Amino acid sequence: MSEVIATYRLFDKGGQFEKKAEGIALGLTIGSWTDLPHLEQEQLKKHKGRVISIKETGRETTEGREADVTIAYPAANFSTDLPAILVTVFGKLSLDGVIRLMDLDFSSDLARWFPGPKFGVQGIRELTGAYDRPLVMSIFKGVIGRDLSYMERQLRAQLNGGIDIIKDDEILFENKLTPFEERLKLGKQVIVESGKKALYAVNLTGRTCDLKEKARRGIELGATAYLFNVFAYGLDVLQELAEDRDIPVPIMAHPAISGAFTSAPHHGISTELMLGKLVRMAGADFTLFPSPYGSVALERTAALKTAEMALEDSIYKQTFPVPSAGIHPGLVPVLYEDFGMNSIINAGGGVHGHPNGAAGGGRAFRQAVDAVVSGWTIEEAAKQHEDLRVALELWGTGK
Ligand SMILES: CSCCC(=O)C(=O)COP(=O)(O)O
Ligand SMILES: [Mg+2]
Repeated sequence: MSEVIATYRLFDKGGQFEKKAEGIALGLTIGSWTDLPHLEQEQLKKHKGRVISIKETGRETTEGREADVTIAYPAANFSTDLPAILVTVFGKLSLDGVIRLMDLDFSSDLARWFPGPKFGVQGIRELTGAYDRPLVMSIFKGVIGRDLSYMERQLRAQLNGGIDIIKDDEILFENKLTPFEERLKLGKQVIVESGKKALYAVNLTGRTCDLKEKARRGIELGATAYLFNVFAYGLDVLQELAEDRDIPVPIMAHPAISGAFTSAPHHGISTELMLGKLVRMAGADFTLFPSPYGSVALERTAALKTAEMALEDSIYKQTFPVPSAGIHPGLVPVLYEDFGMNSIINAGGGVHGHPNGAAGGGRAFRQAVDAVVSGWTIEEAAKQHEDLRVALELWGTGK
């Protein structure tokens, strides 16, 4: 059957889950707060939501007993887009009491409406030439208020340090000192001169109506990837960009703003659904999310599930998980243990704050990555690599 199955976490002091679940299935489809005439109800049967299961978890929370409830919504009720689906399954409901949307399952015909990543993990490995190890990405820091000559020096340093992917910070918007088009041209030139297969993800910003045109112009100027603040714009905007054949570069989804939807434990939408499953369906090649270890830490289970949803078997290519924020070389062993080979080690301060500069920071990360992949400890590796030794001395080992 063509349907979307939503899993909700419900909380109730009296444990009235059945009544609540039926109320949702009816209220979000054919029902109303008041009874409709019987004849109308009969005609509308094929549009009614269907309660599939109600499972109490056995946990008692501050909000009462907890249960996971699944409800199926017929595709006959919505158009073929994520805004319609999200409003159907959690529109008004997200404002109505203590409830969290945990997951969405799409029947296979519906799943095919969505593009998934254009490149995916394998495609990104081909673009960067980096196989058999986690990739290393760095975030430009301290660029606001600085000009292109500063960016150029930093770009060269990061590439010399062995960084695979360089990205703008998500807070770098259109500005006079480092305009979008000039950043792009510079990025392209410096990468070509370096002879490396690196990518530079430029922040695609501005009004929604201008984004596609801007992205296409960027491609003409040599864009190799785009960073996108998807939750400020909406998943459908990401999908528009991902589906555009004239924007043939990977897109990186930044999690800015998503905390407003995902962070409260008993409300909102689960992190793994937003940052794992939905951004993948909408076409993100990379998904950034807070790691469990750095400066903006995400609860470990949620971080692991996010990576799992980004990579699990599906009709879509895999989205590269990028656990981020406050990452330094000493955290590489725990990140590798948790997220494995198909993940990206991403750092801003951990690269640019290295005492040997961004090149030293890049080298320290690459030395840490090479060590863990070869089964060495980073402490052992640091005895042979000065940049790694300095990083561990400054930031510790994360143990
Ligand atoms: C919250 S995940 C995105 C991380 C991010 O945008 C960032 O700038 C991290 O920078 P850091 O210096 O903490 O590596
Ligand atoms: Mg940032």
